[in-house]
Amino acid sequence: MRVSVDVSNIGGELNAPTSKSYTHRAITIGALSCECIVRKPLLSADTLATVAACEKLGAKIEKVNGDLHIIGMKGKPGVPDDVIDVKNSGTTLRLMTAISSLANGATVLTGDSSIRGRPNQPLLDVLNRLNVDVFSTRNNGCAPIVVRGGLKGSAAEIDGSMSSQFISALLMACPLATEDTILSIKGELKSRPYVDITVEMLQEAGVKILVDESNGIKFIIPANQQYDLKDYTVPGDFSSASYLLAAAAMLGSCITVHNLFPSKQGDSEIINVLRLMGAEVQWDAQQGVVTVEGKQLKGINFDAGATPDLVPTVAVLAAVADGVTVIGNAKHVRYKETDRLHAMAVELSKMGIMIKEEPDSLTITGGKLAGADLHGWHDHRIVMALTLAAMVAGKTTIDTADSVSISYPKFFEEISSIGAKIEMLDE
Ligand SMILES: O=C(O)C1=C[C@@H](OP(=O)(O)O)[C@@H](O)[C@H](O)C1
Ligand SMILES: C=C(OP(=O)(O)O)C(=O)O
Repeated sequence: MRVSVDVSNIGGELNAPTSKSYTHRAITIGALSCECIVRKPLLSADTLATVAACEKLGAKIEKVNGDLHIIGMKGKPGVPDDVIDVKNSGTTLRLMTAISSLANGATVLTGDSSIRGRPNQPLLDVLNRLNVDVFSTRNNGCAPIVVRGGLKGSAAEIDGSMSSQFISALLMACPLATEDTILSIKGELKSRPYVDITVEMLQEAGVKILVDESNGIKFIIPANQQYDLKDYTVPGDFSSASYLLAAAAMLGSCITVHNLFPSKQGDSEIINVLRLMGAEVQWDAQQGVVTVEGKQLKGINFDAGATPDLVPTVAVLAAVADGVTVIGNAKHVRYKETDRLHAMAVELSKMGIMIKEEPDSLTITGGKLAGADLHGWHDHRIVMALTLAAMVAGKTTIDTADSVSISYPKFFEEISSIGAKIEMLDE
């Protein structure tokens, strides 16, 4: 689907959609528990992939008035009667690869072309170390992946630089292993806040995980535990809200976004980023209300190590800011739905912005955005970020715009409701 976007001014109030990351975990942990209600889940293409995968492994999940009522597997996933298709969801693939190692039989996991090009070898290596018979069918670490069960637990080490999802996946499965696991992190643990969310939610379910940071980072995971998540309400999503907040900052408009309470989400960092760039941002954390008033922005240095999903948003903010912005420590941003460093460099160059792409960084010199026919790279975050740039530049089209269904199905409807000039061009 293509959209056309014209110069826009926005104003008013919106509610942030609920968190994709928290929803994935609530469904998965609920499905490993006995019985659970997940309230206000994000129902998007990615989280519905997790619902479908958990059902394949034996959970019963029903949508009731917008909530999810789950009859769980009580820690014992079954052997699916068919291949698990995670569609476009990397989180679903990683979590389910680890969870299916608890089943007494073979599980095949696949996904769309993007998923079948994303790396998983560090996770497969550790699962093999933990007695799991698991391999990728093309022997390249990518899906399709075959998991033949056998998770025991042991001491293992994993590189933390590529994806925190490998660690989250192991934290999800190892408490159900038959022997204790000690997982040591080699190098920097990128996207660390997502692991914090995983630990937080497992502890909500009564699962014990000891985090030892006395000498590097180690996760000590006792075996033979039980999951007991009964009732969980999903918080608002700062990654999705970042597009709404940044739009106001870029357009010199004022917007208020509700349902944004403090949580372990690293992408709440967007508030500090906007302040550092010169926007006026009020956050009533108690009420969960963020108000942004746009001012002339200035370039900053942004370390993307903990917050990879903010990179497209920060890149378009940088495009309209005075001076230079360096987005650094960002190599892991290349392993998402697409190589987001390259995608943003190509598309912002089409809009007349000077942008230098290096292995783990983007250097962006703010300037005058020109309208263009842009490619969305079938990546929801590229499409949503480019929409903001287009609202400044005007006379812009963006293709693969349907990919917003991955994390924010109502993005175009909601941003149009506060003034964005957007027209759907074709299906
Ligand atoms: O665990 C999660 O929910 C996520 C972890 C991050 O991936 P990496 O850990 O691979 O950076 C992030 O990009 C993704 O959108 C969601
Ligand atoms: C990369 C993302 O998610 P996933 O890794 O689950 O595909 C994302 O939402 O930007």
